[in-house]
Amino acid sequence: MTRKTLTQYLVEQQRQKKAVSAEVRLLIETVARACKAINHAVSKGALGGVLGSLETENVQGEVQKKLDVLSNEILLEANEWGGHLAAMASEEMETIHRIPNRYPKGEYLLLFDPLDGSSNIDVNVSIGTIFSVLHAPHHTSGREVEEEDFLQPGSQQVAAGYAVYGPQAMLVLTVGTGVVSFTLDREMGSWVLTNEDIKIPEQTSEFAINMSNMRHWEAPVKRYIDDCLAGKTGSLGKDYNMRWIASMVADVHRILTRGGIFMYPRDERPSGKAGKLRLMYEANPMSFIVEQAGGAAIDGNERILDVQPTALHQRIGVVLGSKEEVERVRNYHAQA
Ligand SMILES: O=P(O)(O)OC[C@H]1O[C@](O)(COP(=O)(O)O)[C@@H](O)[C@@H]1O
Ligand SMILES: [Mg+2]
Ligand SMILES: [Mg+2]
Repeated sequence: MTRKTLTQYLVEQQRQKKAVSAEVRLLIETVARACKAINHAVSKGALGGVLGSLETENVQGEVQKKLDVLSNEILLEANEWGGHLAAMASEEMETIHRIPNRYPKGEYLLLFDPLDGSSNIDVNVSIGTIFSVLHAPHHTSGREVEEEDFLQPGSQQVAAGYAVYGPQAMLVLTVGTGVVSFTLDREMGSWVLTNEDIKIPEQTSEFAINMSNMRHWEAPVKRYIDDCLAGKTGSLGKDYNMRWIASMVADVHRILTRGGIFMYPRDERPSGKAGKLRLMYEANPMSFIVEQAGGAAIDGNERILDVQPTALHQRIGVVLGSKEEVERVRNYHAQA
């Protein structure tokens, strides 16, 4: 079997398909290298002293785990000198991180959730890193990059991907020409292409949602899950299975592998937060990947990739996965 590495795949996308620039290729390679380093730290666990929490909270008011902070530092450091970046934004940082001496020249913006699935770190369940690449709109104007430059709808993404640190470390990527995945060859230290064209089955009978939030859900979500639970005897006429890993990367990875619907809906909690997941670091990159794999992603009513962000750390309801099922949830919202 001929093995294609990430670099070979990206060179092909650059030269033959003109899907990425040389700069984006280098940027993705740098992020992928950082993911290898994060995977290394994750796999050491207690032996590397990386488990447990810190006393700090991030901008979202969540207690930071040691690995949240370490992964953030690995990504910042790797990208500080490589690539053509103007600035980075992270779930773990209050404001943007400009690349010293690079702005206003840098052409791209990088956003990431350095460690997704934080509650699973200490229990040895799959976790991951999610990233998104945007053009830097300030680039041609010669001014300094600002936070507002990041506030672009997800449809503007140049590339998006995630790494999942599980029994195998995998990197899933889209540059807008479909979705591919790479498996980390730990001996060689390279990401090897293992799926060239990921497609999400249009139909499914598997849903993923945190049922403990049921009392807060909006009526259309409640109706949909009730229908799934009714199984063969209900209006959907088939039995459904349920999975909830509580790491978005791992849940989405399962959906890319065998289909399904993933929901972290906005709800009616008094906190007034529009869901739990973050638009810029989680919802947008995952929606880009899911759509490129033939699936769909909405916030309940609207296509997530069309949402105009208003804040860097904005939250949003997320319903994504197999097209027919996402469409059903959209219809339930429309009928409500
Ligand atoms: O613990 P809950 O409420 O089920 O939430 C799980 C969700 O929270 C997240 O862990 C949020 O991501 P972070 O770990 O990056 O904060 C998602 O990966 C996951 O889908
Ligand atoms: Mg996350
Ligand atoms: Mg995180």
